[in-house]
Amino acid sequence: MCLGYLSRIQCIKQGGQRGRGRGGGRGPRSQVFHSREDLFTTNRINSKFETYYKAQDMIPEDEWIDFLTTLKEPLPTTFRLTGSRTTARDLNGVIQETYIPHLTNQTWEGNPIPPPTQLPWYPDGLGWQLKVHKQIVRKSPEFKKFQNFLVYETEVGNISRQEAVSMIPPLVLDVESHHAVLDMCAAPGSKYSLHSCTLDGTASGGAAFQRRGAHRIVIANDNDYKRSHMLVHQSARLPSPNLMVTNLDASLFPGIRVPPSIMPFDRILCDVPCSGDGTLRKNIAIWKSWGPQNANGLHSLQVRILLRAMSLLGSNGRIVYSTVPVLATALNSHPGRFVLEDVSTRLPGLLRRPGLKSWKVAIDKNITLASSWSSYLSTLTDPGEAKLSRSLFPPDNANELNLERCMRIYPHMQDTGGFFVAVLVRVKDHDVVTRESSTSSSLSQTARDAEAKKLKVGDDALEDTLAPTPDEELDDIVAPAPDINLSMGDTIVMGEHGEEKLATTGGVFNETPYTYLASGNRHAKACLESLRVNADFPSTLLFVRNPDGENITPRVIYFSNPLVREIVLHNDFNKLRLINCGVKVFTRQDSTTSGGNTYRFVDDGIESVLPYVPPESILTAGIKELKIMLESYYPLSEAFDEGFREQIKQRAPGSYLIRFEAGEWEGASLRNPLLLPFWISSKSTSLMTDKQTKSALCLRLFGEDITPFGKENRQKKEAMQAQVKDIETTAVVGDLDVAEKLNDGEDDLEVKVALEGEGDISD
Ligand SMILES: C[S@@+](CC[C@H](N)C(=O)[O-])C[C@H]1O[C@@H](n2cnc3c(N)ncnc32)[C@H](O)[C@@H]1O
Repeated sequence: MCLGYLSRIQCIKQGGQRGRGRGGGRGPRSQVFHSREDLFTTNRINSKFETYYKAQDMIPEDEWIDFLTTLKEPLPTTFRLTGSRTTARDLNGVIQETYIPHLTNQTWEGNPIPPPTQLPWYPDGLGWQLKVHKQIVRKSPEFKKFQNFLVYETEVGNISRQEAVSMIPPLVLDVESHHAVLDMCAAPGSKYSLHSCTLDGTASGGAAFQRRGAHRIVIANDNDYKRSHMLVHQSARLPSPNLMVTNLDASLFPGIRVPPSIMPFDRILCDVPCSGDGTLRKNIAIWKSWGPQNANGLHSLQVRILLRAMSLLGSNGRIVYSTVPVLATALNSHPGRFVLEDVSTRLPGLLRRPGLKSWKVAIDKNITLASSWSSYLSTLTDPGEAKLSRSLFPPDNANELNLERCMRIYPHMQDTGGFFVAVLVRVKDHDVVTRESSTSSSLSQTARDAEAKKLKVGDDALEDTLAPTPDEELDDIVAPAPDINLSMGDTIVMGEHGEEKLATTGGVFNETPYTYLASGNRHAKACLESLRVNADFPSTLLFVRNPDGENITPRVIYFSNPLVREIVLHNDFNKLRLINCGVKVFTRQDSTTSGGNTYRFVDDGIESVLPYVPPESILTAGIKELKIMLESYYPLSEAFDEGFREQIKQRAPGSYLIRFEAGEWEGASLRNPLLLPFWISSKSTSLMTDKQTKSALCLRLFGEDITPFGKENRQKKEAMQAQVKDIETTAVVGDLDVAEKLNDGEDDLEVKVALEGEGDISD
């Protein structure tokens, strides 16, 4: 994405003085530079970058110093509460009532430490920012405690660390609970978690889900195989029967067959790969490597991804996208079919500027700038030699495209990264007013020839957008995407008559198959009967990950919604490069005391099976029992009070669910009921959820990790700290700061359990 950054020359002239500027520069920065020298002794300098952005005239003169200074400062930590709405509100309450009072009026070496604050524009106050340096967080006991809480809640999917501006696209995508959503470039998945929350809401389970959830779906796609597995990890934090993860080139995303037709999407997010200019505060390496060719090189791919999104979108559907030149090209390629929505009043409290109607393109490595295609061509002796795409430049009809309806956000405006957001709405089919693209038709044949020569194989879609678009062809352009199933490495090329065809095949895809179980399948039957699940459970929505649902006894049984099932059954999962879908609901339990139970309930799938679980399979308990179950892996029945012991006694050994009712006990408070899988053995019991979930629960309820694992960890840390003290008092090992080293080791531990997404909460 292109921003408008301050020139270094300008900064030197003004002696590094920081102006507050019109952007507002809200609140104290994470770090303040005191002198001009400070700015240039950092490695955050790139004169070409500054020359380029200075020439764009995007930032008012009196804001430039503030702007450049902000760019060179680290970003504040920002996070949002995810999970279901109830969980998010609960956690917000915990932050506000349990943590904030202890984080207010704190000082470090005599200076006040600002407490976390809510992002003023984030709905329901669920977005937060923390402007405290990592070193202080480590050393202040109260902040350290808060950080631990964040790390554990992040690991279980209730908190997502995300740059503030990255939270915007899903908020303006307006996903509703019945929508089919495609996130085209989704990894590592920080935004995708937001759509999935919206889809799941609080009532995704069972019969209600059967009625209302049949057509909801989120497909998270990324063409990078490793990164697509990050999406699987993310989806494990927010398990849902409506999710699918694919690993395709978004510009070639195939039409998905759902008989009798191809499925149109209601919402598409195009968070395309970009030069990363907006992430300079986070990715220091960009300062060194920045060059205009980075953005220009990605242009063709960005255009193709957006065009693909436009053809996959249903009537009245919505695309959220970034990057200006791409947008103008795409709008012109579908005249009258898409409009830019005015988002100037969305997210009140968010400072933003309207989109630009003109910009300059760097036409060589020396940052020679051209403000139009014709001025670029005039620099060439032969227009046929043009290497840049026409569509990088502002189109002649830029004034007609309402580009001012987009939003630009600069880092100094509210201490964030830089961002650009555009919302494209596909006009309802009957409202379409067609007109010929003035840009396209105004291209001279020479220019078009030059463009065609420059485009390589694979850029054909872009070439297509540059051609005039006669009205009769419009339907083809926005008709449902051609149903071409692709493999990794496949490339689409245009045939002689403009038809799409596969150029190559290749790429290995080694995922195990998805096999839906037939009605009456013996494994499904045995599993459901042993768990006393009601007979009306929709067992044909169960699937296994092996090629044979009947002869191989599955270790794990998964569940999806009907739409996911339709997609899997009617599309080749290999060609769709389907990495993951649905949710685990039952796993095999080989226990001698299971009382005939061959399977057990799984935490991830509780919401999906709950409506079919009879009341006698659900025990009820309170915080007191929960504490006992967290303190020990296998508490004996005797550890509980009479009432709960009786509930255990009445049941045969095996798998159950347990509902912890909301309430208070000895200062701990459970704000909403909590449902977890539970196991009864002949003498002992066990809460069947993972270590991270238990630790996060402990911190939320009791302020410390009281699990055996947590206790072990604490003892290890204490031993480490004692070791540090010993070393500090007895020896200095060369230049090595041993204490710091050990602290880093401790952070590594946290990093392991923290988010891989945009960084970890301990950054
Ligand atoms: C800006 S990041 C997306 C960040 C993501 N939306 C999030 O919020 O976490 C761009 C992503 O696009 C992916 N990508 C690059 N080229 C792609 C292509 N042709 N098709 C699909 N994804 C692509 C990259 O692997 C990268 O993960």
